[in-house]
Amino acid sequence: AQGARSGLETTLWGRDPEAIATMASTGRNVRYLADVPLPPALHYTADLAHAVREADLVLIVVPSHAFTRTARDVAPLKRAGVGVAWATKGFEPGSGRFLHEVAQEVFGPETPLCVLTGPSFAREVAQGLPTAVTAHAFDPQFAQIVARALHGPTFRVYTGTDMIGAELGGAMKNVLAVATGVADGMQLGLNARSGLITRGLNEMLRLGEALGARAETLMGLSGLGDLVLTCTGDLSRNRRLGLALGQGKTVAEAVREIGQVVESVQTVDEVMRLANRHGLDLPISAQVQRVLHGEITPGEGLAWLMAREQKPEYPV
Ligand SMILES: NC(=O)C1=CN([C@@H]2O[C@H](COP(=O)(O)OP(=O)(O)OC[C@H]3O[C@@H](n4cnc5c(N)ncnc54)[C@H](OP(=O)(O)O)[C@@H]3O)[C@@H](O)[C@H]2O)C=CC1
Ligand SMILES: O=C(CO)COP(=O)(O)O
Repeated sequence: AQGARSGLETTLWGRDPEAIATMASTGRNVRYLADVPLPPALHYTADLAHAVREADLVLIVVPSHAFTRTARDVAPLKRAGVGVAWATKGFEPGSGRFLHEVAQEVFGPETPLCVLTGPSFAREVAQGLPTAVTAHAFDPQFAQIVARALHGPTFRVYTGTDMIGAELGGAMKNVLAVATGVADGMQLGLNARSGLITRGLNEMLRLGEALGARAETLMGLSGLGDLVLTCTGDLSRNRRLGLALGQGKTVAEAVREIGQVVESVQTVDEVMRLANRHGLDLPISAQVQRVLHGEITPGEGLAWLMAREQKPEYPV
């Protein structure tokens, strides 16, 4: 929809023909954002080939567990040389691969690839509220093409070439939002929230260093920016999962009530897989994993974090 708002001829594909038909007839996304009108110029289709065949640019926005399948469906349909961008946040479940690694394999080395990420609740973007995000691509020219396509008066798109950092920030902030949500759900106060955000950022930076991310990226919109938004904004589904757990609900109950993708549930396993592979101790992410797997209660996770040995904030 942001493409249509920026004046591009844009076709929206969705897997549910009924939902697509309703959007076409009402001009609204009745299921998720019923009160926000969609741009009049947007076209709709439930036929992926129809959406992709003539496209000059493809933007994939599905949950991470559906990314590989969707990319494989798109690959034979799009014209050669047409670039692919995505706003999905997370890893390929089960393998821990970055989505750009999946995309490189599925689309081949000749296809320009770009991740669009940053602090951007969909509802606020749809309402036209001011938003700043990043477009990272190994090829700076393609990052520029994606940024120009989506940039507009209320939507600033900054470019970069650090796909690892951009994707890591977007994935890890979802896990860390569960931790701050839990603390807020347990009414542990604002000090706890800030402590968790800052030590969470430290986990992001340490894993980022091991994986080859640039620290600036993680200190920018796609790292710290999205971390702060998701840890503090109640529009976040990952934060709301944490809030519900902190209030004593089960993971299954909370996810059912949220009714949309809650990326942290799968992302946490992939974050810990990467951390273990690199021999890193990420205490907050590790406790989120144990809580999400039902191995410990949020209270036990917190007690464990507070009981850790005293140490320097940064190793000297
Ligand atoms: N919402 C937000 O504020 C933001 C979300 N993101 C990221 O974008 C991604 C999508 O999030 P969001 O749009 O909110 O998630 P939703 O849960 O709303 O799902 C998005 C769309 O993907 C469709 N979908 C789900 N599973 C499949 C599948 N197996 N094959 C094809 N389509 C599928 C859904 O269809 P159906 O309705 O039929 O289930 C829905 O239309 C996530 O990775 C999220 O982290 C990034 C920035 C902001
Ligand atoms: O990524 C988001 C905002 O940038 C949306 O966060 P949630 O997936 O937690 O709702």
